[in-house]
Amino acid sequence: MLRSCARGPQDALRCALPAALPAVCDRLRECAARIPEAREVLTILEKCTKQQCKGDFPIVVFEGLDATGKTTVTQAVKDALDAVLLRSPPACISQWRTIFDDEPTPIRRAFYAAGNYILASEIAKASTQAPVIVDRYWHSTAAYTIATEINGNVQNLPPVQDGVYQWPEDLLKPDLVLLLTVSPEERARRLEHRGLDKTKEEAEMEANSLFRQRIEESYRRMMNPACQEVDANPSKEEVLKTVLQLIKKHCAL
Ligand SMILES: Nc1ncnc2c1ncn2[C@@H]1O[C@H](COP(=O)(O)OP(=O)(O)OP(=O)(O)O)[C@@H](O)[C@H]1O
Ligand SMILES: Nc1ccn([C@@H]2O[C@H](COP(=O)(O)O)[C@@H](O)[C@H]2O)c(=O)n1
Repeated sequence: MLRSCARGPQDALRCALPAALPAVCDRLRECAARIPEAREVLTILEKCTKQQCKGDFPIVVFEGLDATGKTTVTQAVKDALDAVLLRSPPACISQWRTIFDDEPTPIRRAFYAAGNYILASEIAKASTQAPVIVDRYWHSTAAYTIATEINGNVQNLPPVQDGVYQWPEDLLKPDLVLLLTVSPEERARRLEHRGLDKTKEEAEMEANSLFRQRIEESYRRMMNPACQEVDANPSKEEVLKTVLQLIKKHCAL
């Protein structure tokens, strides 16, 4: 049985976003009797969260709304730097994603948060061998949770510097987080061109530009590490050039 912890929207948000590994595990334990896959996720978490020390190679995360070009640019950066490319949620739990996507927000977000901790151990290991490129990590979990739990325009978001924008203290930190942004018109063109089924959130974004604005603004407020914004409207080649320059500037390579 999921314990209720929400009174107002800010409480609901804090309840929906587990801020550290013990809170993620508690949330999964609470629903494990009803959702056997939660127990599977816990088992994987227990095995992999012991060693989270990173290696000497840089860790670069790419964030952004759907169709901003993360898949395209992360693949190109991987090839250019001979890096390891990882994404969240990690492959070992992604087969259960549709189950958790249909659950209430606190359980759904516990799944994605757990994915970030599992991914952290993969990142730590990989960063001893090569640069690591990551397609979505904690900032996505936080930004989408905040934007879902808070309604209306961006003024309703928790204030800048609020604790919800903080990186969890027990989660491996990347060296650089790049936030890809494109204009709503360009993103609509790319979504149409790609022609895949829309996620529930994507359908909501199409209907509600405020939701999209809340996600982007939440990304912009994330701290420690903050996101560095990249204008991803130009061609694939130009975006790759900008991104490689930023990585060279901020990371030892
Ligand atoms: N710089 C660019 N200029 C024009 N088209 C682009 C550019 N980057 C990516 N695209 C195209 O836009 C579409 C979406 O790109 P991509 O799949 O890389 O985005 P994404 O951020 O990974 O999306 P998602 O989060 O939904 O997986 C693809 O068809 C891709 O070829
Ligand atoms: N670390 C993450 C990763 C993803 N999410 C949720 O998944 C949706 C996007 O996934 P894509 O496969 O389309 O990139 C996103 O809308 C988030 O709800 C997450 O919460 N945390």
